[in-house]
Amino acid sequence: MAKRTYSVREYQAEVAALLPALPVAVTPLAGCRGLVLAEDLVAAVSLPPFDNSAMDGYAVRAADVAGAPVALPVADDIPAGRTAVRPLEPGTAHRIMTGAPLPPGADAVVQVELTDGGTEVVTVNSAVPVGRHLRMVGEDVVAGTVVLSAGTVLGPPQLGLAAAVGAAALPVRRRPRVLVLSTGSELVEPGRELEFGQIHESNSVLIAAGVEEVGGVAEVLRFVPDDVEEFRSVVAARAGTADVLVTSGGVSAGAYEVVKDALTGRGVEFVRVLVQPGGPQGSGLVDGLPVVAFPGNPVSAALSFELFLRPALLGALGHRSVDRPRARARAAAAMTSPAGRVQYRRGRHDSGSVEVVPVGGPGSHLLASFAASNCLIEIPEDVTEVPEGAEVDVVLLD
Ligand SMILES: Nc1nc2c(c(=O)[nH]1)N[C@H]1C(S)=C(S)[C@@H](COP(=O)(O)OP(=O)(O)OC[C@H]3O[C@@H](n4cnc5c(N)ncnc54)[C@H](O)[C@@H]3O)O[C@H]1N2
Ligand code: MOO
Repeated sequence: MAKRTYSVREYQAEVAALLPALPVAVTPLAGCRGLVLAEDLVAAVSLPPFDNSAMDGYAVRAADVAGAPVALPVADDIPAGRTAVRPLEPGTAHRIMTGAPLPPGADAVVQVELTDGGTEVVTVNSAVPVGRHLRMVGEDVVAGTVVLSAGTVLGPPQLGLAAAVGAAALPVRRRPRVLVLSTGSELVEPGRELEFGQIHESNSVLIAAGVEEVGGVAEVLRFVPDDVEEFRSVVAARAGTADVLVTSGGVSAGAYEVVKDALTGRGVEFVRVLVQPGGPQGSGLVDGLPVVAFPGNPVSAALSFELFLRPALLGALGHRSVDRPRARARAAAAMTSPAGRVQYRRGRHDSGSVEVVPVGGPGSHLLASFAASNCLIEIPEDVTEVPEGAEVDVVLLD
């Protein structure tokens, strides 16, 4: 039977459908970075929670220092952290530190640099207006209001804010567990010496890094040899431990295609996507475990992750936007592309530049070219020649 063919969009939808939304779990803040908030966060407290000083200095009534220089008795000393403060009597000052609660009756703070720094009696050398160096309750956040809405991606500022309003943990879609499995008897762990005919295994490193970058947890199972029975037993043993299994290699037309041989007829369909690199693909459910099978060539595997698994993982994590930003730019060199397939060439595009420079050729083994790139140049299926200077679509990778 002829292989089913898919456009890139169609196959993206196919892989995304394999990965349903991940369950929501209330997770300590330290584990939330990069994840998506599943429910609105309502502030339990205002920010600031009380009127306080923005400077080290003296809490005063502005009217008492209007005729500066003036000397005022220092009636109290208020460090940050004081939980009760005495009211400020007219004609006196309280020494106060940054963040300490403002005593009732004070309406300004004179920073210490504008005084003689006295501890019994202070001489204030400059008049200040009402409100100087005060931070008022609720200026930033009013208790009971939504500070982070559902769908927000939790970066450092959002996590800091959650902590500031008193949340110790947040409801987020939990991280997907991704099993990354490389096949191929020629593969040797990096760090070990190669014999003739062997290569260092790199796809699992690249895919696992991509998984972690979007918030997943990758577990790498390397060097499953080209042995169908052994491959099946590894999949069966790990089926309950992951949200998705991603393999690379062993999907094309060769005599020893272990992934294809092991999974055909067991829930995985091997298809052709009209894209280059990354044409041969497989996906499906094996005993309830979503499996995506990428081609083994390093750039093919990388692009398969970029085009198919990355957006599916982001979608399952609850991200509203799963697509990379794009730009239009002029090709700095001519390129050719196969008819009937979208080609992704690797390139460099600097922000502000009108040009994109192709890096390396179209070959799916050219990993160094990919590593030297910061974008993909998308050449549509009906375009076979891109002349120098032609406008092209660019997918920005960083
Ligand atoms: N007769 C045909 N041959 C090929 C076709 C085809 O349609 N007809 N398609 C080509 C295309 S396109 C691709 S892409 C590859 C896909 O091959 P496989 O998925 O079966 O991958 P392998 O044969 O196992 O490996 C391909 C290549 O990549 C290297 N490799 C594999 N795994 C890793 C890894 N984990 N780390 C680093 N490098 C890896 C492997 O050594 C091979 O050089 O098939 C074409 N052939
Ligand atoms: O599709 Mo293969 O991925 O062109 O090299």
